[in-house]
Amino acid sequence: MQTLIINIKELLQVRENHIDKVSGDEMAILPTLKNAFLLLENDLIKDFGLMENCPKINIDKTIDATGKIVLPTWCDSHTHIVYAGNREQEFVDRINGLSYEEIANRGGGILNSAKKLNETSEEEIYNQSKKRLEEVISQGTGAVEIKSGYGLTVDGELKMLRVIKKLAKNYPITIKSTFLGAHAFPKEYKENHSGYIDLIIDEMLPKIAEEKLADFIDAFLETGYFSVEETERIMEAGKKYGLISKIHVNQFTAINGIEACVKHDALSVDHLEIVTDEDIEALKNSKTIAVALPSCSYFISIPYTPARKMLNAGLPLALASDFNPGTTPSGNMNFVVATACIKMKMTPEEAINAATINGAYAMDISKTHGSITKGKKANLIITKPLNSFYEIPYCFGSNLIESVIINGKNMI
Ligand SMILES: N=CN[C@@H](CCC(=O)O)C(=O)O
Ligand SMILES: [Zn+2]
Repeated sequence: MQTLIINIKELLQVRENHIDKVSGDEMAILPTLKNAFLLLENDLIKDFGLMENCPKINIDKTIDATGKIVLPTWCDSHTHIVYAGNREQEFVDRINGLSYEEIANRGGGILNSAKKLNETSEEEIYNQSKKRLEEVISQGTGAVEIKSGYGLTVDGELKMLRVIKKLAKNYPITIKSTFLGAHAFPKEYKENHSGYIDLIIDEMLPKIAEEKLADFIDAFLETGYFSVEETERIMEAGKKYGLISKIHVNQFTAINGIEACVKHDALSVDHLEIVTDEDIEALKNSKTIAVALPSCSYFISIPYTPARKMLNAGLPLALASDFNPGTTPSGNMNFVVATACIKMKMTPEEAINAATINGAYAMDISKTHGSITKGKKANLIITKPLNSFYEIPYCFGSNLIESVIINGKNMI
């Protein structure tokens, strides 16, 4: 099956040769082709170029994209899409003056979601989660990472990871699964941290490995959650099962966690609302990418990741949604890109690089996703007619997407 998209006003993120990510000043460059064509064959990108070189062949399907922008779908490398119920009461509590920390200390927060998840059947969790997955696909996401971490019991964590596996089987988008047993200490382990970490290492991990339920391992490295040493135990244990780390770190405090993550070859360090000069030094010349989550900063009113400082230091940066019931009840990557421009002072070129090729790197899928490159997945956003691609972040509240193509097939 071949599909030819013609008269594309501007085709974004065109990369002739494979790159795995872009860093520092390179992020300001978003290669594009104006008045372009794009040829898809089955689920892959077969060819692209200027309209004057458009192949004159018999084609199964032609799409006329006059006036429209075409770009790779968003690669959302950090979500918690699988959860039960929601936490709108905590939202109102925050409006009335309580902080995220105060709510968590009262038994709300992650433990509130864990209670709900353990009381909900696997089927019901699947049904609630698939609606969110369908929503983000319609908003242009073509690859997504989903974490466990609201089980915090052997059964609860396995239940979440099985739901993620079922979503990956039933939906055409690429889904990467991350084991986040170390998201918070359950109440009964509050004074026995090593006991809970033993449970993660000795009981959860072997079962997860046996059923092949995870690609990555995560922990919430933060004051009041998992210490540097505790997170190091988790990262080392994951590595024994072939699980590379992607770590929540520096959301509220900087406690030298980033250096430890780099030392343990983490693929990504995520959040980084609070970043020191030492953290930036630790990331330089490493393979670890920083992932910023601006919708989380927006929703719970915490600082934004200092993108300019990090890009000026030559670092790569990815953008992700953090879709979860507590700090970010939205997986809309268009809003993420717009908020990165408006609040983090990233240019549209930088933000689109961060949400496509760098997002793919943060899921270890940049060989197949994140750019318009021959042989990569035919995962595309076609916009409504626009003046320029700057409108994508500029019109931050509008839905500018006309269609989403995943594996060469129209989803909307
Ligand atoms: N910070 C840790 N985890 C989630 C929030 C968890 C929750 O509040 O449910 C995050 O990435 O923001
Ligand atoms: Zn998160």
